[in-house]
Amino acid sequence: MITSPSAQDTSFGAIVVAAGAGTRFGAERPKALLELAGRPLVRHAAESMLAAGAVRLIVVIPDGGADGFARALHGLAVDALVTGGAERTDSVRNGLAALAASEDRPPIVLITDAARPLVPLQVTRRVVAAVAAGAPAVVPAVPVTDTIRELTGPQDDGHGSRMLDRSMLRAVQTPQGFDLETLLAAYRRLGADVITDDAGVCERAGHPITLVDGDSASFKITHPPDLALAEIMINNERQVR
Ligand SMILES: Nc1ccn([C@@H]2O[C@H](COP(=O)(O)OP(=O)(O)OP(=O)(O)O)[C@@H](O)[C@H]2O)c(=O)n1
Ligand SMILES: C[C@](O)(CO)[C@H](O)COP(=O)(O)O
Repeated sequence: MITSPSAQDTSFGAIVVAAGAGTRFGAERPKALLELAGRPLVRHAAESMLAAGAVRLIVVIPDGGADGFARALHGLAVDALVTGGAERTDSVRNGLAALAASEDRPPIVLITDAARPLVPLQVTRRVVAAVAAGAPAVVPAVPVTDTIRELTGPQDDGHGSRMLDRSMLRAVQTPQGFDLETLLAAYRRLGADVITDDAGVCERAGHPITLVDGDSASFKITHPPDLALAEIMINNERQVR
């Protein structure tokens, strides 16, 4: 039987997934090692999890990347560097195995992208609080600002798409929070299928997904202009402090 953590139990472990190739960005080194305000993206993400109070921290890195990532994370309380896999789900699975094997494993796990370096502390706190209150799977999300069309058939016949009701759409961010045992079981059920986020893995296993407010600052560094924007944001923040 799966039990949810008690409302008082907010002890959580965190997994930072940083093993992606960064193909869309097109960098010559792993995207998670690119610098933002003088610090690698993966370090920003790891620091944000520690600042929020993570009691365990696992970082999932590309095969062969141990030296570079150890340097990038130097001095931080990282419990393990784990090699990732071809898909994000493979990387999360490896991170979960390391967390599950750790001593006194925490009841809650947060999974966050190294590619989201500017997650505000309040977002992480909202996610942890919702899981601690009993939600098995919690996702920060924001309203979408573009009008979205869904492809329904071949685009060249002029009838291959339809407009969606934007007021009902949300863009999903990380960190996503889970009851650890629930997520472990959901990943065991997933098999070799690939799903783009961990909430999707839980949903596939039949669990409800709870949305909390995300933040526009938590955007993902996917293409080069995203990194330029993050640099501007972090500099502006320094000027107002
Ligand atoms: N096999 C993978 C794929 C992705 N990720 C991580 O998942 C997060 C979200 O993925 P994304 O930003 O899209 O990164 P990439 O997969 O590296 O980008 P691309 O799809 O352009 O190659 C990133 O922090 C990335 O490092 C991972 O750990 N392992
Ligand atoms: C997990 C995620 O960041 C939520 O928006 C997203 O699904 C990652 O997808 P990607 O294709 O790896 O960018």
